[in-house]
Amino acid sequence: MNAQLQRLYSAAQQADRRIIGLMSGTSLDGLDIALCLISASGPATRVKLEQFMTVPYDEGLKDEIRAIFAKTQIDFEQLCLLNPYIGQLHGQMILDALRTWNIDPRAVDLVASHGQTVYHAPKSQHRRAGFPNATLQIGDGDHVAAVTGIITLSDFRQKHVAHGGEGAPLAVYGDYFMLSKAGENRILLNMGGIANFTDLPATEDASAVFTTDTGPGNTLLDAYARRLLNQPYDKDGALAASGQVNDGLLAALKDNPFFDAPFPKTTGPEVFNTQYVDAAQARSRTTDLAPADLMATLVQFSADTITDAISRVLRAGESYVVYMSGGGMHNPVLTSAIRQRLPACSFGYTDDLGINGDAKEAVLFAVLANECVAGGTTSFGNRQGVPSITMGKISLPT
Ligand SMILES: Nc1ncnc2c1ncn2[C@@H]1O[C@H](COP(=O)(O)OP(=O)(O)OP(=O)(O)O)[C@@H](O)[C@H]1O
Ligand SMILES: CC(=O)N[C@H]1[C@@H]2OC[C@@H](O2)[C@@H](O)[C@@H]1O[C@H](C)C(=O)O
Repeated sequence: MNAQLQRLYSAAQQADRRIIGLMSGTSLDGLDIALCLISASGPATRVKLEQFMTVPYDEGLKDEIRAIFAKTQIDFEQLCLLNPYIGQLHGQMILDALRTWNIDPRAVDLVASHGQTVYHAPKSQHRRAGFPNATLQIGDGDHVAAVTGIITLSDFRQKHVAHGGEGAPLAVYGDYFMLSKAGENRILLNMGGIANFTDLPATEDASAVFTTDTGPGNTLLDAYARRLLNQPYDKDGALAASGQVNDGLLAALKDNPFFDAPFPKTTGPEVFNTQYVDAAQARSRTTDLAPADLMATLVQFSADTITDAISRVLRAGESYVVYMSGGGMHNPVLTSAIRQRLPACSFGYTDDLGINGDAKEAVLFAVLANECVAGGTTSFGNRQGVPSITMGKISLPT
């Protein structure tokens, strides 16, 4: 047998596996690296987050990615070059992190690499007859494996599409395995560039759980922080806090069929971007809005669409706890608007459940890799949004 396959076979049979989960999301803020010790699989999965860091992307790298990110017209050579470049870079960032933590790469069984989403196009968005849901992540796993010498699982989203899903959100699998609790209705709200939530009913019924995107989280706030403040984000919502919500613009922003579409659904910065806001400002005759009022309105737009979506799953007479994660949980203007609009819910953070809210998505990919090599027996029912599959393509280092 190929010695690498023997290694993989042994890792699959171990009582626990040390897996590095990687996530670089739509915010392009950096690479999240989560070193996890994972035992068992499926609903019995236990995760210990041993180390976590975010390696920030420098402005040069952000610009290289932005040149092709969420755009219909790009330089194809740029895309071709970035695919191995990001794989190699992520591999090097893993080695640097392991050196910082004083951990030998040979002590790591697997890398689970999300890669960088460069375009996301569910059918509802591209509307081209005959074409399936589509999504593209780059940063090829062979390069991560070759640089680190660690067996790497990558490109998790394609099989979800192959089974009728939109390739996202995948959070439902990790949330159900790690955070479901009998007797407590849990809503796990992640606020990254795009916001999503997982509905985990107190029954722990696998055929009832799902995750859906709700629309923008921070993506518009970041775009306007760059434009108005020349900052990567509106720190602690300071600019938004000094403004007033403009109701006309807010209504124009909410006027999009995505918000009425059934769950689960996905979106991205391909739809929710500065042109989207420009068009809404033109329609609502608010092009001369003061910067602070624009930012306040964009925060309210995220908060309203997040809470409208969550309200759709709340059953009357039942109690719910909303656990927040992702960078948006650090924006007090956003979180207080959300709390205000869901007065019947209790609120907490996934940190309260033992999962660092900044690390949660990177941990998700470690759990998906664990499931691919050592699990795969959980049935979520025969649903397109949550197919009963394992995900991740396997790259051997040599
Ligand atoms: N102190 C803060 N004040 C305001 N916003 C903050 C703060 N800290 C983080 N953020 C927001 O969080 C963002 C990063 O969030 P996160 O890392 O969860 O995004 P991501 O993983 O790229 O997104 P996605 O889940 O869409 O893939 C920043 O760009 C910023 O908008
Ligand atoms: C296509 C893509 O990369 N989508 C991301 C993005 O970031 C948040 C939201 O949009 C979610 O749908 C997804 O990521 C998380 C990790 C998921 O799949 O659950």
